[in-house]
Amino acid sequence: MLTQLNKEVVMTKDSLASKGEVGTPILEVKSLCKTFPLPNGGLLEACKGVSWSLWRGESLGIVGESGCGKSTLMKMVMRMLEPTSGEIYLDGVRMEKRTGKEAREQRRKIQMVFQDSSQAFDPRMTVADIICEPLYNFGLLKRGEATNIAIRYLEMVGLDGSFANRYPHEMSGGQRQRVAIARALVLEPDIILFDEATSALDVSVQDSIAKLLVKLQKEKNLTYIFVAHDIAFIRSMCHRVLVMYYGEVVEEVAAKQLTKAKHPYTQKLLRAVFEVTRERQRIVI
Ligand SMILES: Nc1ncnc2c1ncn2[C@@H]1O[C@H](COP(=O)(O)OP(=O)(O)OP(=O)(O)O)[C@@H](O)[C@H]1O
Repeated sequence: MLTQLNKEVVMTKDSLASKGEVGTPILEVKSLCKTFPLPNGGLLEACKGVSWSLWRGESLGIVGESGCGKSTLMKMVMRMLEPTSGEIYLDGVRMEKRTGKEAREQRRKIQMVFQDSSQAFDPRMTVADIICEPLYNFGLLKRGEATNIAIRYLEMVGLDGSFANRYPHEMSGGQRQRVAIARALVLEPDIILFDEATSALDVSVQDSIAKLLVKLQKEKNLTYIFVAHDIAFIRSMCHRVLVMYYGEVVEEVAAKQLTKAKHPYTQKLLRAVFEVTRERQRIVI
């Protein structure tokens, strides 16, 4: 099933390439560094001069062991963390230079879906208000006008419109994650970052959300970044994969070529996946 998704994703890339739309990066990160002060007075280098580019309609995977700097990188792209040095360009314009209306527009263009979205939801808010909250925050909608818009986005993510009146605790983890995707979509972004967004879900739910994301990407020409520990998921969803190790990008490889990756750390990462797979197979037998 995952292999099938991969084919669909690659087709999207190929069709974009044939239209000549892969020339200018939608997002570009140049020599990005982030250091955090340590209690002993030293500095922790969470990102050490990371550079990469991402094109419209593309899906980029970022993998690496815990603590290698993936979330720090994502937070800098989201402007939730200030880089220590380096530059981030959105549509060819330096993000840090945008102010006022342009900065707001920039915030609208990049949205993020986290692993446990239910923690970010206010338990007293209905699903309609949760989905439309970004519109309230941007002054694009008045409270009380949410239902029709929420229903449209609920249906877009494969949920019945009646979910609009529910509360977060009245939904399953998979349904909550679909609501989180609807909430990310409501501002009509260009780029969506997924930080372990499907890791906590059952494999079959993960698979249906993966299909939904591929469908939405095709329909809306969305650009995705996936941060995940699950290499099989990354391989099926992405065009390219960046492998991070101790704050650095040690390898960049086409997702289809991931098994041929050369860096010793990437090979170790892949071996670990195959060992887990073999272990699972043994249990099944
Ligand atoms: N606000 C912070 N203050 C100090 N150190 C931080 C801060 N945020 C992250 N770090 C440190 O920076 C390094 C990179 O953390 P980061 O969360 O980016 O890793 P990660 O690759 O996303 O890990 P995981 O896969 O476990 O989420 C870690 O050593 C972490 O402890």
